Formats: sequence, structure tokens, C-alpha cells
Amino acid sequence: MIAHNHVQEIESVLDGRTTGRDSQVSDSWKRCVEVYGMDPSRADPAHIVTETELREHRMQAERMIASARSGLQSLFRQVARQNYTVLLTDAKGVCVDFFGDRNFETELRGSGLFMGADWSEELAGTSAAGACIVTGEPVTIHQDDHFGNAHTALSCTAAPIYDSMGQLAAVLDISLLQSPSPKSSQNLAMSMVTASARRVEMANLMAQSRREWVLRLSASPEFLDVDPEAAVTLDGSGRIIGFTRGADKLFRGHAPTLLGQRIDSFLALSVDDLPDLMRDRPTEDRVVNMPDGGALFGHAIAPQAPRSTGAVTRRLQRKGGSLAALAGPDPEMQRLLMQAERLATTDVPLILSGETGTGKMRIARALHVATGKDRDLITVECAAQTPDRLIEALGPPGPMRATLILRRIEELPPDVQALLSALLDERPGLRPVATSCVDLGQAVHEGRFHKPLFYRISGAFLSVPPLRKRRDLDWLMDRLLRRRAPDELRLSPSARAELAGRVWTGNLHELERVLDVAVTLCDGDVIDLPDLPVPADSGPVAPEEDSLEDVLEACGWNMAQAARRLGVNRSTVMRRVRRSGLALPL
Ligand SMILES: Nc1ncnc2c1ncn2[C@@H]1O[C@H](COP(=O)(O)OP(=O)(O)OP(=O)(O)O)[C@@H](O)[C@H]1O
Repeated sequence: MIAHNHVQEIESVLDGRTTGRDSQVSDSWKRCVEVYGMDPSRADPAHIVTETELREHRMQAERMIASARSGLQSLFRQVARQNYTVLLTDAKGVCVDFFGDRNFETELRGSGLFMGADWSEELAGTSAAGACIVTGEPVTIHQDDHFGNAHTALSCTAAPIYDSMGQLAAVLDISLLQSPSPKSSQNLAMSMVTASARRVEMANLMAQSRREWVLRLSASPEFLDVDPEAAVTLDGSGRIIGFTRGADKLFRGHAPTLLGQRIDSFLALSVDDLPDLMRDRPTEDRVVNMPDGGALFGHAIAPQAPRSTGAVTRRLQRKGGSLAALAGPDPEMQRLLMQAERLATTDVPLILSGETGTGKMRIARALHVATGKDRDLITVECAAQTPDRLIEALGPPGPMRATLILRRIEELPPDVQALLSALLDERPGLRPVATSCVDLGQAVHEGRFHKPLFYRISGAFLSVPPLRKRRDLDWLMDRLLRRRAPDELRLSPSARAELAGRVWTGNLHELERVLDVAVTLCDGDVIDLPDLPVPADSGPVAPEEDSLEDVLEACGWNMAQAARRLGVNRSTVMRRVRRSGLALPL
């Protein structure tokens, strides 16, 4: 008399006794009686909605069905031999997609493991899909865990699928008509169904986020690109506008809801760092630090440009990570970035030249993102190249279109220079964007650089200014500081003035290191002079080619700062200004 015992057990649970059932099961039993007024002794058959109702449910869940389809198919391929049926229900519990063995159609339909079956708890009693909808958690409802006698042969395991706004949108369920007795026999089913639900959420988020940045995260580098655990969609200012359940769990506790939160409140990174986390860099290098000292691996996917052209495209390109976001109020950088943005959408080869650490690679990557075309990105570190490695990096000749970033092209070994020229000729779909710390024209002139290669990669030349000539140093300091420290931490006026007077031979690299040290040494929320490390290059003298006017311009005509940069005292600067006939700006 299993059925009788079942009813008795439900009554015991209602009386407050424990019978060894999982709390998810006993809680659901209580709801069935106390909330829905169900009778455990009745064996209600499965409820199947009408054709018209099913069409309506499917129409409303259309997007989720499309996102989930291939996940369902691959899950079914894995479990079909063990006679599992795979169901997708909508958030109301109605089965809107189904994979099962058609040879058992009658049995499946009779048990409700079929299209159109309604597994909502208030109608079907305790079931995996029904309990999952109520609790929002994965659950196995095994045999007589089911409330109604009609389903006590089944073993069902379900996991919730959340949409990118954190709302429960569907339930993925795998069920057996007959199953081995111990509930633990379904542990593997539980892992498979939760992993599949996670992949469906990811597919759904990706499908909805084509026009935005997506950041995918994983604790292990091996799974980052193939099966990440969490993902967020970010708008141009770095605010979260979509997330998967994995991200919710990862960041939960730090904020009541993820929507609208800035990503830098959870991770030590801003939207402008996203190009550094794109796939062209080795996975191990794409580390994202968390404020609690932990770290994850990140994979950023850039917004795909819409097919339309003109103003709309440009407006979208200006979103996060784009070229325009790389400089503050510095006229030269702004002019350069505007030119880069115009050139981005062409196939013109490009050389970005400038001192080390001026941000050439950063611009090159942002330029690739702004191409707005469906091209791959290949990055080649020229210093380490051998002929074999280069051939492998560029891939076989063919129709492939890609941006080819050649970092520090001047360091390409001489025997590889001619080869690169030939490889580019065979691969017209590659658009070279080279960075260089030297004057390549001069290097050709002196016989240090292969002439045909120079002409092969020369199109437009953009010269990135050194930090000491930029007028947006304050903007850069604040921006880099925000990335390293909470909003309250700031530079004292004297620390700012001291930094403004430095020559910055290491450019942004050096500025980053200085701020790293200052943030570490600073005790309160103001970085002051004692927190600043001494300049890496102790001779505070601007290079000779910088004219007095250049130095004064960069220092905003602040004589004290200019004096520090030039390594002389203030009165000497004044004397030189008078002697050279320079007029102070009004
Ligand atoms: N606009 C920017 N805002 C904030 N950080 C930046 C910006 N541009 C560059 N950086 C940071 O400055 C550092 C140096 O940048 P990058 O590697 O692009 O310079 P580079 O000129 O290519 O250097 P090298 O010549 O040594 O290869 C990097 O850590 C980069 O993330």
C-alpha cells in the first residue's frame, strides 16, 4: 500500500513531523494542501493545455525557446540513451518545448512529459518544474516526492532559467518515466541540468546584447572562452544592464540588485579596460581582480556595429571602450582620436608611433573595435617573432578579414621583416596596424628596416604624444586613480602639482606604477607628497627636442612646473622666456 503510506506521510509532514524528505519536498507538500487546497489521495491525471493555449504560451516564450533550443538538443543527445525526456517549461509551468523518444509517446503524454503539459504547482502538485518555479532553485522530485499519486513513478530534475534582468523566465527539466530507486541516482542529472540552464542563460544574454559590451567571467582560465560561469552586459558608462544568474550569485551580497550598478563596484576594472580583455590576449593574462583579493578570468566581447551607417554608427561607436573615451581635454589627442575614428572604418594600413607607454596599443585595440566590421583581431608581438611563429599567427592565405596589430614593429628581427611583407601580399584581408617607438622612415633610411615592408604597412601615420605634452594629465590621473581605489581617495593639491611637474619618460606605464605605489602607501583618503615614489628617471629634464614653448604649453604656463621639468629654477625659466621673446598667453 505505497499509495496509502504516501498519503499518511504527507499528513505527518502537515502535522509538523519530519520524515526524512528534503525541505524542498515537504515545503511543497504543505503548499499543496494549505495554499492550493489539494487532496493527496486523489490521482489527478496530467493536465495538458489546448492547442490554442499552447500556441499562445509558445509565442510569449518565443525568444527563450530560440535561445534554449540548441542547449536542449545537446542535453537530449547526452541523456537520451538513459531514457530521459527533456522539457522546457515557461515561467507558468507549461511545457513549450520537448525532446523525448517518440516510441513512448502514449506513456509520455499520459505522464505529462509532453508538449503542453501544465506543471504549475497549484495544478499538478509537487513536481520538479512546479517547485522550481516557486522557489527559483534547482530541485529533484523523485518518485513519491511527487504530491499526487499519478506521478509517483517519475523522477524529475529541474533548474530555473533566468532572463538577463534577473526574472525567472523558464525551467529546464529532465525526467524519467521509470528510475532506479535511490534519489542519489539523479545527482548527475542535477549537474547536467544546472549546467545546461547556465548555458541557455548565457546564450539568451548574448542574443540580447549584440549592441553592448559583454563581460564573461570564469574562475578557471580553461573554461573562460568555452563555458564561462557568469556574464554581465554593460552600457557605455560601465553600468550593468543585463546579467546571468551566475553573475547574480557572484556579486550578490554586494548590492540588492545588479541592474544599474557600476562594474567597478564589483571588480577592479572599468569599461575602458574591456578591450584589454578581448580574445586576442592569452587567457591567463586576462585576470580581473575582485575587491576581496580574489581574482577571476575575464573575456570581453565588443558591441557589434549595426548594419546602418553614418551618424548612428558613429554614435554607437562612441560608446564604452571606443576611441573617444581614451583622452580628456587634450587638443592633440582629441584630434588624433578623431582621425583614428575616421580611419577605423577603412582598410587603410596604419602606423601608430610614439614613445614607450604612450598608449599606442590601447588605441590600436580601440580602433579595431571601432572598425564596426565583423573582423577578427590578430596581435603579433614583433620582438619575439620567428618565421614559423609568424606564419602560424597569420594563418593560411584565404578570404579571412582581420585587423593585424603588429606591436613594436621596429623590433621584428631582420630575417622576419621580408617574410612579413610577403605574407601580407598573400593575405589582402589583413589590415596592418603597427605600433612603433622609433621613426620608421629614418630606420629605413639608415638601412635598419626593410623598405618594402615599410611601404606595405604605411598608410596613415598617427603620432601619439608623450605624457609630458598632454594637457589632460589631471583627467588621466583621476581616471587611473578611480580604477585603483574607491571614489573617496584623491590627490592632495601638492601631490598633483608634484606629478604635474614630472617628465614621465615612461609615460602612462610610469604614471600607472606611481599611482599603484601611492595608493598602497597612502593611509587615509588623501594621497600626499610622502606617498609618492621618487621619479623613475631622476634627471627631471625634458628631452632636448621639446622646445621651451612645448614645455610651457604642457604645464599650462605654470612657471614652477616648467622649471621642475626643465631641471632649472623658476627665475631661469622667466629669463629664458624673456630672452626668447615668448609672450605669456592672455
Ligand atoms: N587612455 C588611457 N587611459 C587609461 N590608461 C591607458 C590609456 N592608454 C593607455 N593606458 C594604459 O597605459 C599603459 C600603456 O599603454 P600601451 O601598452 O597601450 O602603451 P604603448 O604605447 O603601446 O606601450 P609600448 O610602446 O611600451 O608597447 C597600459 O597599461 C594601458 O592600459
